[in-house]
Formats: sequence, C-alpha cells, structure tokens
Amino acid sequence: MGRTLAFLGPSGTFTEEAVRHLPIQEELTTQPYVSILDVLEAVNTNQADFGVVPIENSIEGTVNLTMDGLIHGEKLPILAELALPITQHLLMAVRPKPLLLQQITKVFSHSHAIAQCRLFLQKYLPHVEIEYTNSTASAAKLVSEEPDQPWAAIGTRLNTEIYPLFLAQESIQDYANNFTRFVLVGKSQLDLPVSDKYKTTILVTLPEDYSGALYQVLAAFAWRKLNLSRIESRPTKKGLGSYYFVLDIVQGMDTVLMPGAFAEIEALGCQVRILGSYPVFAYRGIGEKN
Ligand SMILES: O=C(O)C(=O)C[C@]1(C(=O)O)C=C[C@@H](O)C=C1
Repeated sequence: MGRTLAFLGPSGTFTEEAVRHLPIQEELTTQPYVSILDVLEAVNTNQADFGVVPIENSIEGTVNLTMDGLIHGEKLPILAELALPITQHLLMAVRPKPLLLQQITKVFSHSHAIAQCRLFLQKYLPHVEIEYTNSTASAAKLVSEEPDQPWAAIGTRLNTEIYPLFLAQESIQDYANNFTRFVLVGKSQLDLPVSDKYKTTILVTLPEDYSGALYQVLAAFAWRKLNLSRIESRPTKKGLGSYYFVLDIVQGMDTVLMPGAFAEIEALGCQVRILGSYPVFAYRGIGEKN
C-alpha cells in the first residue's frame, strides 16, 4: 500500500471535498476518521502519513480543535492550504409534503455549520433542539438512519447522493460569502505543484510584562512590507491572560526578509515557532459544488 491520507469523515464532509480539490499528484489512500482530533492523532502516531482538517471559516472563524491540536499536539507542519466555498442545506430523511418546518424537533450538525446558519435557525426553527456532531456528514448519516424521526441535518448537497436524504431547504447559511480554509498536514515531504501564493504560519509567545511587545512584533513585519492575512490569539492554557499569537504571513521562507523579521522578534524576547510555510491553492470548481 502507498502512503495514506486521513481526513474528517464519514464520506460526504466538506473536508473530503477539500481533499479532492487539493492538487496532490501522488496516489494516496484516503481514510476517514470520526473527528478532527482523530485525524491529527492518526498523523502524529504514523497511522497516516498526511491529514486534511478545516482550520478557519469566513463566518465563524477559527476551528479551535485544529488550531489547538497544531499548537499543543506534536509538531505537525502545515504543508498546503485550500479554501473551499461552503453552501449549507437543510437535509431530511423523508420528503415532507408540504414542508412544515414546525414539525422538525431536532437539527444535527457540526458546530461550525450550525453557527453559519444561526440566523436561519433563529428565524425558522427557534423551537428545535440542536445536537452537535463531529462533522456535517455524520449528522446527515445519523438523520438518514432514523427516517421515522422528524429530524434534520445541516450539510452538503452531496449528502443527498450518499445517504437517503432529501433537500428540505436549500442554501440556508446566513451569509452568501462562505469559505472554509483547510490545511494539509504531515511529517514527511509531499510533491505539490508550485503556486502563485505562499503563506507562513507562525506562533509567537510574547515576553511577560513588556508593554507594546505585540506592537513591536507587528512593526517587524510592517516595515519589511510583509503582509499579514491573519492574527489571532489562542490561550496558552496555563492561566488567564496568557496567550499565543498565531500570525499568517503572505510569504514563503524564500526571502531573507522572513528570517530577518523572526530575528528581530526574537531579539525582543519573543519565541517564534513556524507552524508551516506552504503553498496556497485556489478552488477551481465551477458553481456550487456542495
Ligand atoms: O463537517 C464537515 O463537513 C467538515 O468538513 C467540518 C467543517 C468545519 O469544521 O468547519 C468544514 C466546513 C464547514 O465550515 C463546516 C464544517
């Protein structure tokens, strides 16, 4: 068997779709895992060579499980990124005639999918119980297996082809411009095509009680004209008020500017850890895929 790639399953997740759109040239055996942590664990323990997980959504923000897994888990470099357009649908096991949303008692989905449809749920399904699942596809599978229950799942259109489900309501997300960034992680090298865009993600720990430290960190990038596309704080989990800063710099390591900026930051007393320096691939599908 060749090398393997773990992804957030079961079949029909947005993550699986991201795997299909990543321009991986090698024939990898793909393996679904039930949670994001299981995917990362599979790669950490060498059960899988690579993994694909969601890291950030344009409506709901960071996928904390992924971010914290990369920060606190074993060192697992980010090898590539792909942003996928996301369209969420309300899926049911029986075709309701007519569809009476009041009859639905429970809605199942991944927390990020629920969050992307918060206003829809508040307006049309304020009475339902929300049940969180590990992925949108696990919600779809669960609802399809209980056709006698007045339940619905939120997930991809693709799930109506994989599971015995109907599209009860199309495109229910609150904002049209919905994208999720997925990252490919792994300890070994993988041949990927060149891209016209590269990013470097770093984790910065500031020195304690140094006023203006974050300002100085940002200045090191600003005067070098190194563009940041994200800055985010995550708790170090060592106590209140203690944070790591995650920075996405729109630049690979192929310029002296980057090591220069890191050296300047380290001279301030900051610690810098590179989480990955990787190509960014664009989704090349046509129209709605999910
Ligand atoms: O549940 C899925 O289908 C996933 O791939 C996970 C996930 C996420 O974690 O953000 C991916 C894309 C959507 O934003 C909703 C859910």
